[in-house]
Amino acid sequence: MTNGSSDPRTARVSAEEALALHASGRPGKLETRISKPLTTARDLSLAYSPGVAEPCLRIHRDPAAAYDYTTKGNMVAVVSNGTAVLGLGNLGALAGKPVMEGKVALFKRFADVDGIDLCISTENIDEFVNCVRYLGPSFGGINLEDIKAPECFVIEQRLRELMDIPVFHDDQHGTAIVAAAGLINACHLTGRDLARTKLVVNGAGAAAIAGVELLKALGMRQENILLCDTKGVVYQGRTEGMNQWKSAHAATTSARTLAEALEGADVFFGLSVKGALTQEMVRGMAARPIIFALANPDPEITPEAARAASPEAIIATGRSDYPNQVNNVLGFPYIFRGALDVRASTINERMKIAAAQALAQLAREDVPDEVNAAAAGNRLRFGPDYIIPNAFDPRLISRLPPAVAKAAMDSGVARHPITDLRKYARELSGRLDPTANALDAIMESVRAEPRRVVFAEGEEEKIVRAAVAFRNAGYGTPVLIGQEDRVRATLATLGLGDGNGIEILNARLSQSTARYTDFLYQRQQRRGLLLRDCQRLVNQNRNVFAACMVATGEADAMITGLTRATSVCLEDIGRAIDPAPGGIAFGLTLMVGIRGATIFIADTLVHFRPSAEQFADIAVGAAAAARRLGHEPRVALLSYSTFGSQISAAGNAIRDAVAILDGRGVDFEYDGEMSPDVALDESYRALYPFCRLTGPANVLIMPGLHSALITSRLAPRLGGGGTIGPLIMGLSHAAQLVPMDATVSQIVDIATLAAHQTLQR
Ligand SMILES: NC(=O)C1=CN([C@@H]2O[C@H](COP(=O)(O)OP(=O)(O)OC[C@H]3O[C@@H](n4cnc5c(N)ncnc54)[C@H](OP(=O)(O)O)[C@@H]3O)[C@@H](O)[C@H]2O)C=CC1
Ligand SMILES: CC(=O)C(=O)O
Ligand SMILES: [Mg+2]
Repeated sequence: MTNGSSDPRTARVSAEEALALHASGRPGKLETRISKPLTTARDLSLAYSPGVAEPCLRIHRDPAAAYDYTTKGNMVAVVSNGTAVLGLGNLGALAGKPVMEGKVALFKRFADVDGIDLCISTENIDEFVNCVRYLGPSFGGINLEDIKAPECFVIEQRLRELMDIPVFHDDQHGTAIVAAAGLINACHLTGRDLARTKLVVNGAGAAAIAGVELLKALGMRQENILLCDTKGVVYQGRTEGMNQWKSAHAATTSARTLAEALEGADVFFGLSVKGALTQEMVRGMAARPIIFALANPDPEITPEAARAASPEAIIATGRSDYPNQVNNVLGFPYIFRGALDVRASTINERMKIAAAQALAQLAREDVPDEVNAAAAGNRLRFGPDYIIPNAFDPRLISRLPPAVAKAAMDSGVARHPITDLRKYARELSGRLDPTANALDAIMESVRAEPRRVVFAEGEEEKIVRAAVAFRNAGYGTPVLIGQEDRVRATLATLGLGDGNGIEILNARLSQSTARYTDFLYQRQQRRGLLLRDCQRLVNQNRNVFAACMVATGEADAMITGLTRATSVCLEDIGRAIDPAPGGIAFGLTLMVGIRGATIFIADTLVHFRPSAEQFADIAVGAAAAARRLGHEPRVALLSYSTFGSQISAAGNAIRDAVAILDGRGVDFEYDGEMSPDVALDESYRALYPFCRLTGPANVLIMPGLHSALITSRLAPRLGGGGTIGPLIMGLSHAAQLVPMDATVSQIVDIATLAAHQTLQR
């Protein structure tokens, strides 16, 4: 979490931002979606009474049919009693709920596994076990989470015996798998043989014990391993604070403290608490030590301190804001994906080892561009700062589940084997919407080349908060247009510090007004404006002032729109900024999360009724934008008419646009004119076998501004996912609008997208 420092690595999110995110909109991070139509009486009869009786009877006759007729096969329960919430200790079931909701969200985001969090308010093992076991029929798997040792070992063991679905304590095995993968690679890089590597494990709880067990299974030797807990080294004969799981790893040694244990050790493997490792201890370790400080949210030692004590060390933490994030998010979504897809009865040792090896192998391979783009500009190559794949690596979904599924089949626990694993891997890649990864890559590439972004409405509270978040995230320098005393008062009232790293510019007092006025007058003198009109605009209109800053190269990008109508903002921006030479300015709205996909809609901003040439230009621009976001464009030029079924002037312009695209020989799929049914629905498209779209369209070019705007605003209101934009495309300088009801996070996102546009030039 944050300390308010300006180092973007340590100050990426503040406590205020985290709380605001969780409280915004519908509180929490989850909601339920219905996957079948429930519109008509017939729908109700099919999905509910009387229709629902049929699957009930089928399942009664054959319990395995539950996988065919219910959510069971894709549904995991994330279950906790909150006795070891991250490294924060026993916070209780309710206080652990944000973590459990987070894990459910990660299951969905990274592996399309559905889930629910179950926070069970008991520390009694029998009560906990009974609660989970009797809920079993609803789920395809149980992910136990943040339950402290040693109870977690008993709970997991008992549930594994009682239930016929995978029961997997993620803090134990997920962490062990991911950490083992990282350690295999760190040892490889430092020329160490696992069998001779000296390991000191700090922490003797859930994660640590499972980690030691897996590392032993992978070839590490008992005599080379020392385990420490709050009482120091776990040695043969120790009685204080012991249990049978610690005893199994007790060493014959004279070392009694962590510092003594670490003398000459190769690896520090921390799964304990913040600050447990000192620089002095690091200095006592072997040359090129391996330091895994995996406690969350704060590691046993900060990477900066570890590096200062041992410049050659390979360092990993559980956090996403340092290189080498060893976190179980790299494991559990994919391990369950593979286990669910073969209906595994359990997750066994072979499946765990397969996952660890697949993960280690992936880190050694060439890193694709989209992953590199997400790495803040550092080209990732297998090495000390890249021993484990990035959490946003899109290859994880097609690599880990097949490895786990194969191991399940090979070890005889798969009840629904997959015959074609290559086909399975291809299908897995298609389960995720690439937009999310692409957006992450965009954000990270801006962090690598931070920009100066002007926030025209600099006195607005939301804008001030967004500017602080933008700076904290390392995206660049925000420039707030407004009166300095007002902005500072807002900063003070909101407790956001002194505005260090944020520029405040009062347009009236700026040294640049004369220059901007000249610039504007040169452009506008033959468009009806007098010099004094230009003076007034620069002095009084913050949008125009901001646009002049960007147009004259004194800032990289601008955003506005929170307090002014779109048409007004577009006019203001257009006074100083033109479309890019040979291009067309248009609006692009991304509709995200619609059945797991993204649909791009254009033109949602500029042209009321485009000409045929303009339709063609918009199609080219929108297709290019879709491709940059990781989507292979399939462009449909929409109309109420399909392939000449109804003749009208508007329809003709669209038909002509298709002919223009034919003439240009563009490198993407397109066709039209067509209705949305044909664009999006395979059965309709089958009526037109000559249609050139090979799948449902993902870029929809609308016949006019009205239909584009109505569609993009209607769909999210009716529950059809979220939207990003409209984004202004095709300008010679970057300017973006935020919606009037934008949240602080949305403003930061749009500002970052604006900054990113300047990287593409
Ligand atoms: N990076 C990742 O992906 C993951 C990280 N973790 C982190 O690992 C840590 C442990 O989690 P978990 O195993 O679930 O928790 P547990 O409660 O099961 O275990 C905690 C262990 O840490 C030991 N410990 C506490 N303080 C110290 C100390 N100062 N020195 C040495 N040992 C200490 C405890 O010792 P004693 O037995 O004496 O009480 C106990 O053995 C947490 O910080 C958690 O966030 C966990 C899972 C995944
Ligand atoms: C990551 C995780 O599961 C933990 O820190 O507990
Ligand atoms: Mg955990």
